[in-house]
Amino acid sequence: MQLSEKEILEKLKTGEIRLFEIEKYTNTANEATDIRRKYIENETKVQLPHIASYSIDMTDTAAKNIENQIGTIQIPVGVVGPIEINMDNETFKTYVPMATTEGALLASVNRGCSTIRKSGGCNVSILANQMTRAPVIKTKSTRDANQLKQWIKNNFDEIKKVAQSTTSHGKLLKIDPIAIVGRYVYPRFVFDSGDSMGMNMVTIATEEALKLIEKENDIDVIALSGNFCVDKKPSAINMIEGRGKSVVAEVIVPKEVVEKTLKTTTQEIVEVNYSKNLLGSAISGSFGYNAHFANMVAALFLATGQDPAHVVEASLGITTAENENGDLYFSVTLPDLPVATVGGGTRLETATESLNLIDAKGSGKVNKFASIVAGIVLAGELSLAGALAAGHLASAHKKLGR
Ligand SMILES: CC(C)(COP(=O)([O-])OP(=O)([O-])OC[C@H]1O[C@@H](n2cnc3c(N)ncnc32)[C@H](O)[C@@H]1OP(=O)([O-])[O-])[C@@H](O)C(=O)NCCC(=O)NCCSC(=O)C[C@@](C)(O)CC(=O)[O-]
Ligand SMILES: NC(=O)C1=CN([C@@H]2O[C@H](COP(=O)(O)OP(=O)(O)OC[C@H]3O[C@@H](n4cnc5c(N)ncnc54)[C@H](OP(=O)(O)O)[C@@H]3O)[C@@H](O)[C@H]2O)C=CC1
Repeated sequence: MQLSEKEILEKLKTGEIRLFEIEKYTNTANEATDIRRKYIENETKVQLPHIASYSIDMTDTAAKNIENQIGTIQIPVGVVGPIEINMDNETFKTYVPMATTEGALLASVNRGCSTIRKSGGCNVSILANQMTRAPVIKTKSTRDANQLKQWIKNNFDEIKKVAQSTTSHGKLLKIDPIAIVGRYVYPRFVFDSGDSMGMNMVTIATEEALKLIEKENDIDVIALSGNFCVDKKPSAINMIEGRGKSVVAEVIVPKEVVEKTLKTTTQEIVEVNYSKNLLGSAISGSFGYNAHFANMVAALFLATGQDPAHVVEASLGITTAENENGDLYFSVTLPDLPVATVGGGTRLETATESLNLIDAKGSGKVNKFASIVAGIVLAGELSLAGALAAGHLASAHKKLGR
């Protein structure tokens, strides 16, 4: 049933229509969005002209990405690069969009890209594609828990068939590890999620598999996610086993480039990396043995429509620096990079434009995208390590960040 804006606003006021139901009474999701915002403006007496200003079509987002929408936010987006990347089977250069509010970040990453170009590009390897979901199951005793673990192992092929019946792209690779605590069991379902990030895909597939496990065993599924996945929290298991895409990027920077572009020496960068990223992280009990993976990852995730909560996982990882006869060997290892080139927020118009800019939109592109993220993380780590070694961090932020 279609209603006028005035009628909807009145019915919202009386409670006849709930705030999240406006789409039912308008022709388009954009109209619903604007009416909802006007209602909130009226109620709060706060005007939202910038949140009101958007160009994307809200139809898809209302159906798939957000509820109760009132507009969009704007975050400045800039460009760095080109970054030069040598993948196992492809070499390319590309400008890369990054969205942030931190002054000096893009200048720094841009300097890292320049350093990498002058070094002949960086090498990137994709190690794994493993999205996980680990439910928690309660059994009657620890003996039953151990029996369930064996049953799951013995019936992997059948479980795989059932899990994969819900998806044409997801592949169940293994159910491992299977942890036991008292009489609780935590089987970690590990899927290849193709070009999607995969959390919806693997959650739906794992639920289907659990129906079979429940039918054949006297158990109680307590929760579909038992925090052994581990989704959106920093964790040792994700560091060790990997989650999402696991990626490594490396570069050898000639001595002269270190001195001219980074304004320091190889040995000073090696010392900063050892004492800060390795020792400093160790004494603080950090999972991130790096300087600022989160900076590059967050800016890329915002620009390209990745789930921003996954920055907490993608910030895990290790930066290494070695002196190789005066040249600098530098690497970043990202074991836990949940990224996509299809599905989720990648369908937003702005995300699509950003992904098109780097030729990483759609099926068959996720390894390229993960390589670009790793290359950009490498660039940011390299430049910040250089700035710290040269004593330039505070002055750079004084000049560019405030
Ligand atoms: C600011 C720079 C880059 C100056 O660095 P510089 O060496 O004085 O700059 P330059 O003018 O000699 O130019 C060198 C290259 O930098 C780039 N560049 C230079 N300026 C710009 C600019 N305006 N816009 C775009 N690109 C710029 C550009 O690529 C250029 O290469 P070229 O094009 O000549 O081949 C350097 O001092 C720097 O990188 N500082 C570090 C800043 C940084 O990394 N901030 C990151 C955020 S810090 C943070 O959030 C995390 C932290 C620090 O708390 C984590 C922790 O605990 O470690
Ligand atoms: N459900 C949850 O618990 C959680 C959900 N999320 C949210 O989940 C969303 C991401 O989930 P995700 O499953 O990635 O996305 P979508 O739910 O958008 O689904 C992606 C689907 O795209 C299809 N597809 C088409 N082409 C490909 C391809 N080349 N490779 C892989 N899949 C392809 C697959 O369909 P098919 O399976 O039919 O083959 C896949 O399931 C994000 O919005 C995120 O915020 C985040 C954390 C937890």
